[in-house]
Amino acid sequence: LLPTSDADPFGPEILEDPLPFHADLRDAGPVVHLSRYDVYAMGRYEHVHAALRDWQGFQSGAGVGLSNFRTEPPWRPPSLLLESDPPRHDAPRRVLAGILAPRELRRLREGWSAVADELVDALLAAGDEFDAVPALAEAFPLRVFPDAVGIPAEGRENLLPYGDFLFNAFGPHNDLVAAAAHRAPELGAWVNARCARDVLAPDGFGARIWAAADRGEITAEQAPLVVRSLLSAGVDTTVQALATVLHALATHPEQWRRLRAAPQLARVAFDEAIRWGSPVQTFFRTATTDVRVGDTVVPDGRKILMFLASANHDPRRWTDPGAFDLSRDPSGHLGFGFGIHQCVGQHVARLEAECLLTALARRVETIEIAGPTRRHHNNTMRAWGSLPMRVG
Ligand code: HEM
Ligand SMILES: O=C(O)c1ccc(C2CC2)cc1
Repeated sequence: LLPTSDADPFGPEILEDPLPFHADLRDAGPVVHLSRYDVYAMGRYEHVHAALRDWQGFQSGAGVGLSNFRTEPPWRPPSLLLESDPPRHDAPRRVLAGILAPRELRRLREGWSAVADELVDALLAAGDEFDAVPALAEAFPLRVFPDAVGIPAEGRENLLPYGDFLFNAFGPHNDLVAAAAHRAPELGAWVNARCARDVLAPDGFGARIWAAADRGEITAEQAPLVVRSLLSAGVDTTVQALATVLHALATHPEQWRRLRAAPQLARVAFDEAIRWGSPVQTFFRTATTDVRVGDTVVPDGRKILMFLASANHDPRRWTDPGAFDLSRDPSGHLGFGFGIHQCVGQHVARLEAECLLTALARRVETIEIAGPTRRHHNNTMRAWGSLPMRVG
């Protein structure tokens, strides 16, 4: 018998604290029918991992949000990576994986470290209390990533609202979407205009995508959409992942002391924070045939909601999943997804985190929460609105 739930995973209660719902979802079985949206939900590591791996049975090409592109027009032209299946997915993925490979990012490390050092020094010079969301989690990615892509300086304040709308739009058309829908056309036009060849700086990720089109690796029509993927996925995600790791370190002093003693733990701290906090909480897939999950058959064409955050706390896979613990090996976490769509920008995110956390670990002895924290609700992202912080 298929367990069913009328819970609203996109409602304010669960967005504020999803952990109890995740535990109920895992306990109810491999698949639960969410009657409110008539979709199938999976919360256990084994089944989320298997579905992400099985891109033939669980496709992305009908959209990775609640909206089914087979029956509804997408609000923007579908992504050639996120919202595409092989073979259409293959060449754009190969091009972006090459441009964002770790060896290609080595040239950025020195400059990004210098920016992180300057940012932390300037912050400390201004005092020992600040809101870590605007002052660090937002400031650092916005200082380094748009330049790395090569977009012009003006209008970059559109990037966060665009990302916030995009991640809300993967969910139902609830209040969160309605509140920002009026800005979507203008934000979308702004982002699209930054994907054109002639506005991109000659040595950035964007120009390298266009150079791949010149080499015939992708077409000139595909190039701007691949640049759009960077501007869509590359900002809000790292902002909220950095906020998540800063909050984790500020609330776990023994882990902070471990990082200070060994700054090379910065990368483990980041991945453990992504497992623990899962900034990207959920994504959908669409069944391409009647697919079997556990004892349930999910019919062709139906949407499956995969709770990455729940899988990252599944006690069947993780020891003491609720603990933020730098001695754990977090590899295998699903916070970057898994399989052919696994985050192609993960090395960019890790380099940003390594630069910022190392700068902080070298300059401050203690960090702690200095006031009431506030969540920022989003249909897909687990986000912080405010993290008052004191450093010593
Ligand atoms: C910590 C920050 C980040 C997190 C948590 C994150 C998370 C994810 C997840 C969960 C997916 C899989 C989506 C799916 O399976 O449907 C994904 C895919 C993707 N990410 Fe990231 N991401 C992050 C940073 C970035 C950055 C910095 C970039 C660009 C530089 C980026 C670009 C992409 C792209 C283009 C895809 C689609 C890949 C494909 O479908 O082949 N992401 N990301
Ligand atoms: O290709 C895109 O436009 C895209 C948008 C959002 C993401 C989320 C998962 C980080 C990934 C890709």
